[in-house]
Amino acid sequence: MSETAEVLAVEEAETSAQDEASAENTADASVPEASSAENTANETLGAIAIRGVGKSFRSGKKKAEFRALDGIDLEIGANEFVTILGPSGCGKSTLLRIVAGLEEADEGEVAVDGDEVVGPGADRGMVFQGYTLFPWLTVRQNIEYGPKLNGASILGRRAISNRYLRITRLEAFANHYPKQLSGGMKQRVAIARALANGPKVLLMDEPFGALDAQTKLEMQETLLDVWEKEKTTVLFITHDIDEAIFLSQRIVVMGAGPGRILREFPVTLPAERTAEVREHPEFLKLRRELAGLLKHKE
Ligand SMILES: Nc1ncnc2c1ncn2[C@@H]1O[C@H](COP(=O)(O)OP(=O)(O)OP(=O)(O)O)[C@@H](O)[C@H]1O
Repeated sequence: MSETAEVLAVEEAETSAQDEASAENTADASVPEASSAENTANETLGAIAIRGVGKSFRSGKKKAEFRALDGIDLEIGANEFVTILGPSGCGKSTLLRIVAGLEEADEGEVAVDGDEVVGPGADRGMVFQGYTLFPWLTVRQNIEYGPKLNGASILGRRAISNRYLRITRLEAFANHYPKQLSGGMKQRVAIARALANGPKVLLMDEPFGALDAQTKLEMQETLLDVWEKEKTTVLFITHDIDEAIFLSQRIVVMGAGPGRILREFPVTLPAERTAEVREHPEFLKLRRELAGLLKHKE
């Protein structure tokens, strides 16, 4: 899908640049924020069921078959924050892309709240490592882009962007263009843009992988704040053990050859994840266990 959708997105953005400019000028900046109930997932929504998912790729001159995923079973509850951790090439991104509907499984099925995933949908928002913002749109216009495509009125869009600019602490940058932003800020916009469509599920593929250490920590705290406010289910991919422990309620470790689930770890740290949590005995114990498991898999 993504190519077609991207082309459509580009065309739409280009033809509507003038609309956007007039919206920018005419909309009242004091428009109230959209309420959480209007624009975000319901607290009881966003359960993901992954059952018996398998995927093979054929590549090279001989079109040799490569088994990327095998027998993946994973149930994720509504509002749960689950992280997938695993060595490079174990199929994490492939699994996420299948949940997103960007890739088709060869076997098995994925459902969100009982509805089988057959392609991309507004119920699932995605944030990738690479910055995927429209460079010709301002921060506010990037955030309002999805709601605009979905027919939201100027005032409705403005209410949505106000809410997500505030939640992601970008209010002062509403009229900036992506090239004027740091990497962390760009990822804030990407998160705000994904949330503006009111997804039940946020799918995040190493979103902070390219950020410096300090910005990464700040973004982790922002994400937990957003998750707390929005009550979306989050399925997050990372290579970073500390990031996985800090963010998650549950960590799923995958192994390669073929890609499969090795073990799951509940994270029983306090719900409020402050910086001190990183020194908690449970955090250190889990880090040792995960490092030990992954050491033999890298
Ligand atoms: N379209 C494709 N065609 C052929 N092989 C592919 C394709 N997509 C993924 N693969 C292979 O499937 C395996 C899993 O890839 P995937 O990107 O899902 O792994 P990953 O765990 O996300 O890795 P990383 O952590 O390095 O991003 C890899 O060996 C990759 O080369």
